[in-house]
Amino acid sequence: MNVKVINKSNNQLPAYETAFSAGMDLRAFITEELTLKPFQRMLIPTGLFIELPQGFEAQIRPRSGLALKYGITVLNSPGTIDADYRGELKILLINLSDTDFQIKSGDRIAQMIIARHEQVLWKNATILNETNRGAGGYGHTGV
Ligand SMILES: O=c1ccn([C@H]2C[C@H](O)[C@@H](COP(=O)(O)OP(=O)(O)OP(=O)(O)O)O2)c(=O)[nH]1
Ligand SMILES: [Mg+2]
Repeated sequence: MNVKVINKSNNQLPAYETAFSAGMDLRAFITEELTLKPFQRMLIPTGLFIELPQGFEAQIRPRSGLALKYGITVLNSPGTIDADYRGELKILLINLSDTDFQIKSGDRIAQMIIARHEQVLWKNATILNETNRGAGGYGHTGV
């Protein structure tokens, strides 16, 4: 599937790093190096603008390596990029470690998954189909 993109950064376009990757790594586009202090959150620009077809969304998810090694994650994970959004893609990072984390322009700080989604029409009802689970949840089957 083709997706229109405007790349105002000097980074390469997001790419699938392996043959069957679901996610494309997203790179920071910043003018000077940033420091994310412990528990600090920051909206990091990418310099990318995209036009998704109707019925698709992009999800911004953390990279597990950064989470494991440095406690860096996406605060609103998975971030949602709507198909009608025309602004710059930005990544809301948070540092959940007890040490500073440096970000340089071009660093791969998150990943993006393009996925299909539905839009529904509500159908008002007074009863719902019965199931074995019923209202059970929150570990009601045990842990
Ligand atoms: O991690 C993110 C999340 C969102 N966005 C952009 C694209 C998305 O389409 C728009 C709105 O995001 P969202 O719906 O999550 O935010 P909101 O707080 O509901 O804002 P709005 O009222 O603008 O929808 O912001 C990003 O660039 N990065
Ligand atoms: Mg919204």
